[in-house]
Amino acid sequence: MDGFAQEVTGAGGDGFGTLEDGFITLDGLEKVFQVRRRAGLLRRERHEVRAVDGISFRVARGEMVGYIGPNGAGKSTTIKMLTGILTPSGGSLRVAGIDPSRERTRLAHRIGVVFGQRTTLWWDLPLRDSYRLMHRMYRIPEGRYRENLDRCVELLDLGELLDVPVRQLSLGQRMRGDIAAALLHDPEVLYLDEPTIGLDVISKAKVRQFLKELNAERGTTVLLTTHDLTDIEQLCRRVMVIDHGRLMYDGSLAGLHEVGESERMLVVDLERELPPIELKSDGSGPGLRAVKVEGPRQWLAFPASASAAPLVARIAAEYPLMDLSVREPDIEAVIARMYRMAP
Ligand SMILES: Nc1ncnc2c1ncn2[C@@H]1O[C@H](COP(=O)(O)OP(=O)(O)OP(=O)(O)O)[C@@H](O)[C@H]1O
Repeated sequence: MDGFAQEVTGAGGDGFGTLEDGFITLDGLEKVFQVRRRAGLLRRERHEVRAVDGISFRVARGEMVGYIGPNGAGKSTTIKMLTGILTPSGGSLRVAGIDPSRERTRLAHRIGVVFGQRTTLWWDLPLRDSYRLMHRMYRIPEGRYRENLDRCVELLDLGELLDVPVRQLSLGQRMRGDIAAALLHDPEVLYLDEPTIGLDVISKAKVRQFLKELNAERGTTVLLTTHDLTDIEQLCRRVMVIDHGRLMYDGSLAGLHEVGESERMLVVDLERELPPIELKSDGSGPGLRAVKVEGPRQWLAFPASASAAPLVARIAAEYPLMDLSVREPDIEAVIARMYRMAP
């Protein structure tokens, strides 16, 4: 597996995060948990879990990087070390020149954190009151607080929600509220752990658009953990894949798809039932192949590194197309293929 890690790490990632431009810097970072496991009726055995097993990377100021991997890969443990909540068992770590676990409070003023599955807001308070509390906790100067709040309210569409208690907000509304809360103190780094989990299509689009603008206008460095490859596709030029606590890949999303030879799926609804659509690869792009047909609906696979637009244009020109959607491969499938392709 070591050879494989060396082989794939950095594929397609030339020029990303060099030593000089490390704003977030990890060198051989490790986290080992000691757990006790039942080994019989009365006996308990000590057991080590190497949640993060020697990870090194650099993220430059202003980069937006996806940090992905299957369940239990070590993503949250890495993020917890980056915020100073957990102390590493080995290796070294710097965020904006600060050692997170030694100077957690100082670092807190420079970073923002959003956990999709938990809220940092006060459940019974209206959003506005949660924000006032943060204003005081972080000692944000009045002018800067006003300016940041107004901007978040406008871009995240929070105007109507400010006086609603958090417990009454929908998941998408609460998520937007949480993102605003993480940004009131103008952090230079934002960690997002599954920020679009459980959101509907419109809320996802709003959150993604906001993050894009934040990164472009303020140069905020963003580390994004997600199971949704569309988040990565729309937001990150660079993606890192971890598995079993190790960095498996560091490069572009297209490069990852190439390494894993992964496929995306076009799901098309035709006006009527027809034989499977087969488009041969031509000079302008790749071909696609039908993998399933159910009445007028067809599932058509094509290389994930290719653009869907020319294929859609060809189908629309040659077939009675009613509707279509594109499905991304899931992360687990891409990683499983990477393993299969390992020498
Ligand atoms: N406090 C802890 N004590 C013991 N083991 C832990 C602890 N926290 C995490 N682990 C273990 O460390 C490994 C990595 O967990 P982690 O939560 O970092 O994974 P993850 O990539 O964030 O997964 P998910 O996508 O499911 O959130 C897992 O095997 C997990 O069981």
